[in-house]
Amino acid sequence: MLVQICVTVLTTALLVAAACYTESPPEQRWWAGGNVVTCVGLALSSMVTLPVLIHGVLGYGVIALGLGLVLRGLRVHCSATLSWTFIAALVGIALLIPAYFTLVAPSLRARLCFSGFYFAILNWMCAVVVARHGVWRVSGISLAGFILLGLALFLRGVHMLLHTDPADTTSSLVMGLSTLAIPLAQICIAFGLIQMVMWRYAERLRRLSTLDALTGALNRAGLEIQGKRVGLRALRAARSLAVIMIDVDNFKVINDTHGHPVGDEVLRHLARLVKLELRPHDLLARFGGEEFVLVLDGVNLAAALNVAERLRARIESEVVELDNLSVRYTASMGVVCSDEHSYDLIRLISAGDAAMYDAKRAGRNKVIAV
Ligand SMILES: Nc1nc2c(ncn2[C@@H]2O[C@H](COP(=O)(O)OP(=O)(O)OP(=O)(O)O)[C@@H](O)[C@H]2O)c(=O)[nH]1
Repeated sequence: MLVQICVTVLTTALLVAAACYTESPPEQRWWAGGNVVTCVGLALSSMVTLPVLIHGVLGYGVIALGLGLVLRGLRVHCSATLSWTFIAALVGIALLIPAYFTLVAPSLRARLCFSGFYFAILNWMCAVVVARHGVWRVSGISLAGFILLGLALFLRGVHMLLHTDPADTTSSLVMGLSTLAIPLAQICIAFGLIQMVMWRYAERLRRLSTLDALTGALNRAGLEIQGKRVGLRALRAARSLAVIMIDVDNFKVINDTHGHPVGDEVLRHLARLVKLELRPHDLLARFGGEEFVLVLDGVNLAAALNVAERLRARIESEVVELDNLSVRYTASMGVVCSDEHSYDLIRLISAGDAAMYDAKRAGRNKVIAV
């Protein structure tokens, strides 16, 4: 029990420190708060010299509240929530059943069995939420921790059920193993939760550094990273790789006539239209001010020309509305394919760029393939 309390205090301190860190995400605060409360509950239930209503009833209620808060933090992490009614119900069960076995039908064995099974279930509920998070290499450690903790508590419950005198149980193998497993699981959970938050931050950073903030398309860095992957995949599978360069016509005039916010809306509008054409493996990147690159995997020149022509016509027919203002715009496009050039994305882009400038010279609002 002493080892358990020490580990709980240590992991709690870790989480509290992490949660107090400025701008820590809300889930981290719920986990920290939940662990502090669980720790208080554990301390209360181990103080057997206090009245039984405190260590045998209130202690369990406080532990359930702590686990409820941890569960809420996990749900928040997965962009969901957990109502206070549900948490109150968890606490209510943890108070009522031990109270029954204390006041109505006193039985230490029944109370210990209940605590083992009930807290096992609460930990497995946490495991289910973590499992739904989906990214196993990130959430695997905390998932294993919750499952192990639930298993240790469950076995304790089974053990209590099979032994008539709870006082005999301390020397048994099950109790010894679970005493070892519980702090181990708590360490796994604490580190696993921190890893989940770090991963979330890393994902956010990756998105910020590879996406264009205005249009949500990839930026140059994103195109470089993902373009290489798409190019290699197409080359290995001997599929054609097509590139369409798209440039808004007379964009400077739009900016000068209606202002930059309208110009920005035109760019967002164009990105939205092009995204409708994308399949899961295709890429859209903002290459420069008003220039976009569309990379199509498994598409030959004729099919890419069709896509570009469809896009050009759609852009020409659309109206961008902003602040009671209606703006029309057109775009010029250059289309190239690996069948005529190479799989090297830089070469494809530069050939596509040349074709796009040919389209500009040919009068704009045109598609030219080379
Ligand atoms: N609103 C807005 N304008 C931008 C952005 N990035 C670049 N621009 C503007 O885009 C304009 C590009 O003008 P040009 O390169 O002359 O091209 P254009 O007017 O489209 O002419 P053509 O390409 O020959 O049809 C410049 O005025 C830039 O200031 C942006 O993010 N938002």
